[in-house]
This record gives sequence, structure tokens and C-alpha cells, in this order.
Amino acid sequence: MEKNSVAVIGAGKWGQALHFALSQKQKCYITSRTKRDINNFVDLNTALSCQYLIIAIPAQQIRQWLDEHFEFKGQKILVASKGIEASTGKFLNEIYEEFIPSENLGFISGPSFAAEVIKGLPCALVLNSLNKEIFNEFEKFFPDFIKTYYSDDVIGAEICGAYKNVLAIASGICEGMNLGNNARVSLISRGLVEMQRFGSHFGAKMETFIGLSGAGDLFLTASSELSRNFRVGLGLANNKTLDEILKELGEVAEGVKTSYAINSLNKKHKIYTPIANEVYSILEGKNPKDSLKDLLKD
Ligand SMILES: NC(=O)C1=CN([C@@H]2O[C@H](COP(=O)(O)OP(=O)(O)OC[C@H]3O[C@@H](n4cnc5c(N)ncnc54)[C@H](O)[C@@H]3O)[C@@H](O)[C@H]2O)C=CC1
Ligand SMILES: O=C(CO)COP(=O)(O)O
Repeated sequence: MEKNSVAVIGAGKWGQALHFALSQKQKCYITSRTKRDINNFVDLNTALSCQYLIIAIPAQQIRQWLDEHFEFKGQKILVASKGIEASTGKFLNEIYEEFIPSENLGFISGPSFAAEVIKGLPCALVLNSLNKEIFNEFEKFFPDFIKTYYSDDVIGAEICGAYKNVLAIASGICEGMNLGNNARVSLISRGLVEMQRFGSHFGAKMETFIGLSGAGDLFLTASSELSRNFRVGLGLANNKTLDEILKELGEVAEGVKTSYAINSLNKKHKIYTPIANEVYSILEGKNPKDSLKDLLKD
């Protein structure tokens, strides 16, 4: 294992943006399932032999990928995905911890559209880990245009990153129905309260919800067409089918599968999550106008 070697696994939008960012200060490798014309693109085995890995593959594919491709050799890992596994309701830290010791793991959160990061525009991110050494070691790889903060609230960051995608779908629906600014901001504010209620059930810290990982990423994603999840909401409000929307998108919108995960978790744990429930129902075919009526009277 080459000392201080860094590799990004997954060359989608976020993987490429992180590769661009981490290439500013040192050599950074990148790999993906299909060969890409990107500087320092390597095969998977070369990437896996690096000391530091950033993994940016969609949440629903992580377990299978770890099962089939990953061998733990002491690497330090930052997880860049945002979502909850729909088939089990597991948070990403729970999946990773089945394969890798928690002291080797960190999780990226915060408002960060790949399209802006890849242009070198400034942003602030949180590197969450139970082991502060992970933050200290990865922090030095980030370029000057990204400010990094440390938090030990891994579960809080995981829940914020996943839940805000579902709320971004709701906000896109609201926008697509032309309900106005008052409605959208009411939805986002109540969404933040709902996300905090859900998160505190699983031990997340209150401060995480009012910081970059919570309010920060929620405000960003739920108010911009740069968000894929927001665009899913716009499509649903315009009576497109989910298949049509996802085909048009051509990229992952984690909020869709995460809605199903949240639906089973809130039933199991009896958590009051009206907005996420309506997103789930709309994905299952409910008319958004009926959802609006139900949300206003609940
Ligand atoms: N795009 C963004 O602005 C941000 C995305 N994220 C998160 O990063 C994750 C990845 O998102 P994007 O890169 O934007 O999505 P994307 O749709 O652009 O790319 C996903 C990548 O994962 C790869 N992939 C899919 N299935 C795989 C498998 N079974 N094994 C290996 N690789 C596989 C695809 O080939 C593709 O390169 C998501 O969880 C997303 O929520 C987080 C912050 C910002
Ligand atoms: O997580 C993101 C920005 O922080 C990206 O959001 P989308 O996946 O909705 O585009």
C-alpha cells in the first residue's frame, strides 16, 4: 500500500467532482465499472490498494459492491453517498460497519452540488467519524476552496443526508404544483422538524440538524433545480411516471428508494413523519393534490 495514496471509487457526478477536488493538492486516482477518460483513471485493484479511499456509489448498490469487490486491508475510508438501504432499512454506516471497523470510517455530509464543486466554487463540508484521526488525515487532502468541519455525529449526518433527499422530492412537487414560496418554505421548515424528530429517535444530535449537514443540505437541495431529487418532484407534479422521470434524469435520485426505507422505519418505530409519508404515497400513485389536502388537515 503506497503511503498517502488516495483513490475515489465511482466515477459518477459526485465521484468525479471529489476526484477533481482532491487532485488539487496531490495525485488522486479514480476508478469505476466502465473505463473513463479521466486523468489517473486506474483499475479497481489499483484503487483498492490505496491507503485512503472515497467511495461514491449509490446507496442501494453499496452492500453488493462491498460483498463482491471489497477486501479490507486497513484502508481509511470516506463514504460520499447519501441514502438508506431500502431492503433492510439500514443506514449506510451500519452497512459499512459490517465490512470495515468503525475507526477506519468517515462520512461526508453538507451542501455540495457536484456541478459546483467540479468548477472549484467554494463550499463547506462535514467529515463525520467516531475517530477524529480520520478527519485529521483526510482534511489535508481537501483543496483550499473546500472548508472542512469535524463532527462525531455519524448517525445524525447519515440521517440528514438521506432524509433531505426525500424532502427535496416533496419540495419539487410543491414547486411543480405552483403552490408559491410560502408553501415551499413552510414545507421545508416543517421538513426540518420532521427530519430532526426522525433522527433523534435514532440518537442523532440536535446541533447536526441546524448545521451544514441538516439545514444546510436541506435548504440547498430543496430549493434548486440542480438537485436530481427536486427534479423528480417536479416531474411527479407534472404527472410524469416515475419510470419516465428516472429515465430522463439518467442519474441516481436517492430520495426515491430512501422514501421506501423511511416508510418501513417509521412504521416499525412509530415515528410521526407526515411529509415523508406523502412522498412515499405519491411514489406509490397517490395524486399530489390529495396529498396536499391531507398535509394541510393533518
Ligand atoms: N451529485 C451530487 O451533487 C452529490 C451526490 N451525492 C451522493 O453520491 C452518491 C453518488 O451520486 P452521483 O455520483 O451523483 O450519482 P451518478 O448517478 O452520477 O453516478 C453513480 C455512479 O455509481 C456507479 N455505480 C452504479 N452502480 C454501481 C455498482 N453496482 N458498482 C459500482 N459502481 C456503481 C455508476 O456507474 C455511476 O458512475 C449518491 O448517494 C448521491 O446521493 C452526495 C453529494 C453530492
Ligand atoms: O446531495 C446533494 C447536494 O448536497 C445532491 O443532491 P441531489 O442528489 O438531489 O442532486
